[in-house]
Amino acid sequence: MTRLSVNINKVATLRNARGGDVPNVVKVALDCEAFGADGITVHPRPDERHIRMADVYDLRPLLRTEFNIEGYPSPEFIDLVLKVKPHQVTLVPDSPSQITSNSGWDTKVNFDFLTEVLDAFNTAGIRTSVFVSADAEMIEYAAKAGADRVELYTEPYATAFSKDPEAAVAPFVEAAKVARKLGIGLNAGHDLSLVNLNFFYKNIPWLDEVSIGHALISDALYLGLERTIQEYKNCLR
Ligand SMILES: CC(=O)[C@@H](O)[C@H](O)COP(=O)(O)O
Ligand SMILES: NCC(=O)COP(=O)(O)O
Repeated sequence: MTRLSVNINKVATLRNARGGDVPNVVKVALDCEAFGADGITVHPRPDERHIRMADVYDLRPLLRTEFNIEGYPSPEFIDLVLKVKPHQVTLVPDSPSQITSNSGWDTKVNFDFLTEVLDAFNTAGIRTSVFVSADAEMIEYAAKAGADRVELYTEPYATAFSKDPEAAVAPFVEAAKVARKLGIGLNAGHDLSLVNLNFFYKNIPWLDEVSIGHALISDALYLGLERTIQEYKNCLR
C-alpha cells in the first residue's frame, strides 16, 4: 500500500495571511486524517512563513496517523525534531531563501554531514528519509549514510509528464529499482497531482509514501477537502 501524507504547509500559509487562526491548522490536519489521509507532513522553514515551530508541537500529541517533518537539518530543526519525535524526518537541502524545495541532496558531497545527522535521528528511533533526485549514485550514498528511505524529488517528472509520460517516469522507475535493490524504503513528492499521480503509482507500485500539498490543497478549493483526499487515495490504487 502506498500511503498518502498530506502536506499542510499551504493551509498555514493561508492562515498566516491574516495573522489570526483561520483556517486552524490542527483542525485541518485532524480532518485530513478523518477523511482518509494516512499521514500529515509539515515543512517548517526558519522564517516560519507557513508552518511554525509552535504548530509542530501542537500537532504532535493530536495526530493519529504518521507525522512526517521535512526540512533542512539546521541546529534548530534537529532540536525540534528530536524534541517532537515524529514517525519520520525527511532531510531536504533547502536554503532559507528558496521559495520551495527545488533539488535533492548531493549525498556524495554531503556524505559526512548526512551521516552525522541521520545517526542522531536513527539513535532517537525516528525513521529517516533523504530527499534526492532520481539518480542511482545519490540513492546509494543516502543508503550508505544511514537513511531508512529516500524521497524522490518528483518536480522533473511533473513538469515533463504532459509532453511524454513514459519518458517522464522512466528515470524514476530506474531510481526506484535502485532503492529496492538496496533494501531501503521509497517515498516521493513535489508537484504530484491528480493529473500525474496515478501514472507514477502504476509504474512504481512499491512506493511506500507520497507527500502532497500544493496541488491537493488547491484542488480542495474546488472539490472540498474530503472528496479531494478520496480522489488522491483513488490514484494510489
Ligand atoms: C520537500 C518538498 O518538496 C516539500 O516539503 C515542499 O517543499 C513543501 O511545499 P512548500 O515548499 O510549498 O511548503
Ligand atoms: N515532500 C513533498 C511535499 O511534502 C509536498 O510537495 P508539494 O505537493 O507541495 O509540491
